[in-house]
Amino acid sequence: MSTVDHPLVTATGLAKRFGDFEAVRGIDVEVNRGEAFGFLGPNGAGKSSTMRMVAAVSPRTGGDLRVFGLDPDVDGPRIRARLGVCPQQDTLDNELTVRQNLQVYGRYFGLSRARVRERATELLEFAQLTDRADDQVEPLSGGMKRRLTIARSLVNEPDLLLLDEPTTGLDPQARHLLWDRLFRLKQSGVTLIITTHYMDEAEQLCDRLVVMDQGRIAAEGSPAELIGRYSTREVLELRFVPGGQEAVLPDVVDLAERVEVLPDRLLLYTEDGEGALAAAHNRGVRPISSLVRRSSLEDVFLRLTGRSLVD
Ligand SMILES: Nc1ncnc2c1ncn2[C@@H]1O[C@H](COP(=O)(O)OP(=O)(O)OP(=O)(O)O)[C@@H](O)[C@H]1O
Repeated sequence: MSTVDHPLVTATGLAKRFGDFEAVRGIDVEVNRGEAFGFLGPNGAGKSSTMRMVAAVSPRTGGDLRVFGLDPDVDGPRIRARLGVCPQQDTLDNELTVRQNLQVYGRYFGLSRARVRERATELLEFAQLTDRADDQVEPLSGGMKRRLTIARSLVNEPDLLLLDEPTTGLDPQARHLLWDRLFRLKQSGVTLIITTHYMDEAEQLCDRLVVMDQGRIAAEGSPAELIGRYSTREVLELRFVPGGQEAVLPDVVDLAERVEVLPDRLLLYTEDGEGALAAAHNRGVRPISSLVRRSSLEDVFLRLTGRSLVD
């Protein structure tokens, strides 16, 4: 007999209303075991509200939701026991040491003292914090605190880890270190759900993602699928003094499949950025600077919503 591997999370028409305001407006999502699934969208898109419903800490106001096949309205404690949650803000206990932060959390989950000690040692190693184990939390860098928060969320060996904007506020090096840890977790079989407004983070980490905007899902797919569906291979960016780009627009509009006009530049969507740049130059177009780059999820978002991801 074959067993069917049901999705870990299934949302159908899922909605969240706060008074008159609809933060999540009927979304359909399936997250499969073993994948890294992303919610990509700007501030206020409804990502955290969705995560809180999945984490069984905020009841839905419409639609249906199943986590591990269970209804969060009915089986919240059973769901929470199998989840790891890494919130947007670090909620570490500054008066405890690094190791104690892990041990206290382990005791909340009812692990024995011996198991807590063992698990803390494993997690310190995973978080690359073994040499800081007996230090207070406060002087740690932002990246270290994030890694500790993630380690803490793994105390109960969850099947599913929810990460709300895991690298917001970190410097590039700390972000890369954290991505590496999350990649290792995924390799070890943990399912990840990640919210982010960083398109590079979504491209790095997510097998599949939904682009969320104003409480709705604008598109769904792998990063490569979304870029293939909604953008061209390359983008030529032509920068001008603010306002200068409008005058140039008629000279370049036929050089690309699509042109976006931003306050200080034109984005020419084309399969051949260098070719378009040469053609623009031949027509006497003289930008302050130019850049040919690959399309990204930022371009997908711009195409879908007419707005930039970052405020
Ligand atoms: N408890 C609440 N009461 C009223 N409005 C809320 C509440 N929580 C969230 N909202 C509103 O719902 C909308 C979506 O918020 P949410 O936090 O889910 O967005 P987000 O995509 O996670 O953005 P962010 O990155 O800022 O967290 C926002 O307009 C927010 O102000």
